Amino acid sequence: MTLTLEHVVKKYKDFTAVNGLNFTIGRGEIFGLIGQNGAGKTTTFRMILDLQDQTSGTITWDGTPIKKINRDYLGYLPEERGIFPQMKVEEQLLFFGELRGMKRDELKKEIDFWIARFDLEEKRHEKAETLSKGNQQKVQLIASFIHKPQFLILDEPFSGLDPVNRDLLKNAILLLKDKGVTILFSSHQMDNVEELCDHLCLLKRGVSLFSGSLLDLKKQYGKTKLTLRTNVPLNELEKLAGVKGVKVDRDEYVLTLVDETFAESIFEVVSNGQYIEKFSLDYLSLDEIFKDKVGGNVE
Ligand SMILES: Nc1ncnc2c1ncn2[C@@H]1O[C@H](COP(=O)(O)OP(=O)(O)OP(=O)(O)O)[C@@H](O)[C@H]1O
Repeated sequence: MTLTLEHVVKKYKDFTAVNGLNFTIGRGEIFGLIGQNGAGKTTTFRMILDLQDQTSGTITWDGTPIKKINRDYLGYLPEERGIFPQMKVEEQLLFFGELRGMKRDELKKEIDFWIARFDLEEKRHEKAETLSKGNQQKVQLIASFIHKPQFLILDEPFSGLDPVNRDLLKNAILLLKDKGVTILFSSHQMDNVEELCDHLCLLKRGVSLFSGSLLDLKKQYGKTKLTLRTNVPLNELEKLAGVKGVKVDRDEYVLTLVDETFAESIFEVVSNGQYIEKFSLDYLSLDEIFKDKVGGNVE
């Protein structure tokens, strides 16, 4: 399913939470919605799912308005975490799957598969309330897609997960993508977005600062980050042509270049015809781009 937002606006009385949002998410894509707290991510998700109305603009699925879409095609992990505390893990997943119209045999196979993938086998017959927060979140995650939706929205799915569980979730998202599921998610952790997303939208106070492919965003800045290890002193590096700034990061220097064409002449100077241990010209990380575009800290 292709999702298209055109000029979407959401106002709460005088306050504009989402202001003229436009983007398209193609089938099988992983799309990241990023922005600081209060940027309008959850509001956008809720409008896409028709849990609240937009003030103006249109949201369509394959050209059809959401109100006419079979809800079983959609999956949603809301920001508020919650499962039935007294229900056992397996019962919980059976409940959610059957609620969304899954046949029991197929549902059981899916549950077996995802319980194993998320390393929850030992917790299968435990009541949800006895699980750690991270494990409860994994159960809720599985519940959001156990019915095999075509389009899955995950609001901050990585928050509260340890690095091992974060990897399990990343792999699960990639597996769902392989199965053709379209995934839209938000995250404050830019490395997750960078590793997973094909496309993204960067929101600031309800306004889109960028919407498109990650590579196109990176190309806006170019390969202007040069990391190197050299004996050339800091004050000489600062004076080289094309160097905007130099930061020291442990035993390395990180240079910000005017543009990537200066890298070659810098290489000549710092290597001086000798072996050089590190000289790496890169795009800025998404985290650096985000901080530059949005300003301040992400959290
Ligand atoms: N029901 C409401 N009434 C009034 N204002 C609201 C309402 N819901 C959300 N807002 C405001 O709209 C803005 C966007 O909120 P939203 O929850 O979409 O942000 P978010 O990007 O999901 O933030 P976070 O990262 O903190 O979850 C915020 O300023 C919020 O206070």
